[in-house]
Amino acid sequence: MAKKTVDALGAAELRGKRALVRVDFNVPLDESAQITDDTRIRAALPTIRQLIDGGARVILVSHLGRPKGFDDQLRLSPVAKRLGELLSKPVAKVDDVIGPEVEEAVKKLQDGDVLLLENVRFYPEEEKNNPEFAQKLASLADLYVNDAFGTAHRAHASTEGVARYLRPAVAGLLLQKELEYLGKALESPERPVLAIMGGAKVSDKIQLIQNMLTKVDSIVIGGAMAYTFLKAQGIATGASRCETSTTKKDGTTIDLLKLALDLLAEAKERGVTFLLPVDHRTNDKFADSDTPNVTPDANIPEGQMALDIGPKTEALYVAEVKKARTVIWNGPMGVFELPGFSHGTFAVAQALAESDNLSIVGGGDSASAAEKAGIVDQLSHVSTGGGASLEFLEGKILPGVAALDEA
Ligand SMILES: Nc1ncnc2c1ncn2[C@@H]1O[C@H](COP(=O)(O)OP(=O)(O)O)[C@@H](O)[C@H]1O
Ligand SMILES: O=C(OP(=O)(O)O)[C@H](O)COP(=O)(O)O
Ligand SMILES: [Mg+2]
Repeated sequence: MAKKTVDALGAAELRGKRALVRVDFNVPLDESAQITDDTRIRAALPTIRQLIDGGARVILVSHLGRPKGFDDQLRLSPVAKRLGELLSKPVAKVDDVIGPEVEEAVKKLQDGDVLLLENVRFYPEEEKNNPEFAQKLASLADLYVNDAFGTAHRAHASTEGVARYLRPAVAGLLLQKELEYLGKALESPERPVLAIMGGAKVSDKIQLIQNMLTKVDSIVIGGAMAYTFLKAQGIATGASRCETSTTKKDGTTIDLLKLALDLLAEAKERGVTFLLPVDHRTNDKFADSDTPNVTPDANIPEGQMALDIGPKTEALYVAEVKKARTVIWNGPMGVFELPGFSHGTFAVAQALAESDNLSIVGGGDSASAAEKAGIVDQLSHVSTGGGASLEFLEGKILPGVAALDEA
């Protein structure tokens, strides 16, 4: 990677200096806002420790979820607590991102102290990459470190804009490790290459498939993304979560059903195997069940919500995993957080663990699923980024990386 990293910063550049560090602490939470998986917090520890050891004053900034304004459910206080436990040292937390309270807390920092700011997405200026907001963030510190690989595909104020106003701007150790691993592993991957896609961020990730079709031999789709493809072909999706359109930043609308049909046609033309669920596990509401209904075919009955792939689909997808030499997986096959609907995700995870292929699992929730399945040690790489790893693998330049100083 041709970007400068924290390793290049010597004692003079660190001791007593305020380091603004963008991390991705967008961790999965349960209904009572408890952290269910701390993979992303643990992944940021090497950079934070290196800065502490160097005598820097560490100011951490992250988003959590997709809040619309200030939201008590999405405060970063539980993250500060967990980080303090992992570092075995207190982590101060402020309830804002910019402004007098934050400036006061920064002034109080001693060398080696750690401060966590509030959820940066409480400010709409963050996602708009507002220059004044980025400048205010920059004014808090003497140097900038980006270690948020999972958010490096977003050109937001704390990932991209801030680097325009704050130098040095360097990569953290996690960001560096992810780019190095993913870059090397997928330079000339052993074929066949399989991409497994699922999860809930349908409108974001369906737009990456077109590029993916030029790189992989097969694609299997699970999670909520599957229902967009099924509906596009006239298959009933019942009460399932099904995205049919999305609005771009410039205000234009994308018809996802049309996109789905175009993608299916292009896959056929290119000879890329494209598998969709042929059955589902369902419930009449978004809730767990000891005895999920199983549909006889791909149609989802009226009033039923598909929450996992069905047993026939599971077998098909497991077979596909066993055929592949390289597998890239982003997005759970179902709502694996609910035990009754975790079967599809865990079956695919198990197949990956048992195969001797190169296996890369990416994404905050997919990493959590791999952890829950107990297979992390049997994978080649667990990436902290889902969308970010997919965009990187497509050859896109990640804005959060582009903004950093050259080595
Ligand atoms: N059929 C489904 N309906 C609704 N949500 C789903 C479905 N299948 C998976 N999900 C949800 O998708 C979420 C993860 O999506 P996403 O953030 O895109 O993945 P990742 O974090 O791995 O990149 C999980 O919380 C899971 O519950
Ligand atoms: O969780 C994330 O991505 P992922 O779900 O694709 O792994 C990142 O924190 C980015 O979050 P965003 O997709 O709301 O910008
Ligand atoms: Mg996620």
